[in-house]
Amino acid sequence: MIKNLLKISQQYTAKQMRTGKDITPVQPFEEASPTKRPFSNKVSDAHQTYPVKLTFKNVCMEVSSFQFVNGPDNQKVKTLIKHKILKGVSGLALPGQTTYIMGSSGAGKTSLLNILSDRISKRNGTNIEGTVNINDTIPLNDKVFGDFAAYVMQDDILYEFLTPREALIFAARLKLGGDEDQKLQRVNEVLEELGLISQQNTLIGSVKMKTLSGGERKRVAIGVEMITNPSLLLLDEPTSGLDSFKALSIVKLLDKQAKKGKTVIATLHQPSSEAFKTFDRLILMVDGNIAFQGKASESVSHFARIGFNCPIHSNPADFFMKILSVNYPKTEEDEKVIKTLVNGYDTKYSTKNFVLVRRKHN
Ligand SMILES: Nc1ncnc2c1ncn2[C@@H]1O[C@H](COP(=O)(O)OP(=O)(O)OP(=O)(O)O)[C@@H](O)[C@H]1O
Repeated sequence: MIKNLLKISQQYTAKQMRTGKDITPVQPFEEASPTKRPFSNKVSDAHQTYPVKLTFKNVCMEVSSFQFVNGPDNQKVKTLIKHKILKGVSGLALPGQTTYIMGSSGAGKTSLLNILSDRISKRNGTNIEGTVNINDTIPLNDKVFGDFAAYVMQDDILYEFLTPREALIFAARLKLGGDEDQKLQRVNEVLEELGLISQQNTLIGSVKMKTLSGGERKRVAIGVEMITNPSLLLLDEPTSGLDSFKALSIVKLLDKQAKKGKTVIATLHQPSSEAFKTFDRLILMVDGNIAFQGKASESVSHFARIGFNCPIHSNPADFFMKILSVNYPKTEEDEKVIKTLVNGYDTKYSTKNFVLVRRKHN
């Protein structure tokens, strides 16, 4: 039901897309040209963070697949079914800030993150439209991605018989230029940043041969990608499978990285309220659309203004998941809110951060 009521639009004006308005202005790259790469994976770059503003505009994703559906005489007919996964979403992420993408299962969070990092193959019936740019001028694609960005997958691929130190040395030798001493220095820095010094010589292990904790494994996976000191870090569900305390420590780690000037974008499920407090920007997704985008600290008041009051002492992240769920409403109180909307209240509410438009229920 909420799907019908929430008509989402990405009404960033061209100016908003250009300036990012609510944030500190972003300096352009020194060599901001699509043909001249501003970065390279030299050890010298491992000490420099470049300000990266990422903008995506009108991003659509549609997948087609053949399915057997009931035809005349109840016969199964092979039919091409198209499924719109992302429906023209626009937004931005900024340097020095964390941007978290949340939404119900199947809302399109991972698909969006994969498009932002150019990881989706456009073959096999997948159609992708829209643009993703870095600092307004550089189209982000897999050819430039590795120069300044890194992607941490949800399922860590780590060698169980290596230690965190060895895994990072392996990554440094693979990804960094410079001499061995410089690479080892970078490994030490990352171990220190990740709080892994005391576990650096413990085997990473696996599910069967458990040695490092889930949170420590996740830190190693992040460290392997951080070895190049990426200015843009994208993470798919970095806290999945972790308890709330370990999840919080990962979120704090990401916040620390952002505060060093990096642009951090991550999808997330069920953050604790303490974790939520660290968020700089928030993107809430519903059914391939963006329902909210802006400063996380303004999200609660935004939803209150349009009739969704987050109960006092409750976790805003849980509340958002509830109201954005396709099964909402459930309680009597929820029904009241929905009734107000169905009865034709047509509110246009817009701020510089986001626009969410509800239309009359037809
Ligand atoms: N290549 C594909 N082919 C067909 N369907 C796809 C493809 N990629 C994604 N989907 C579908 O698109 C929808 C969005 O998927 P996506 O993984 O982006 O959601 P999500 O919000 O990350 O969900 P979750 O939180 O459960 O991981 C889902 O219904 C998924 O099954």
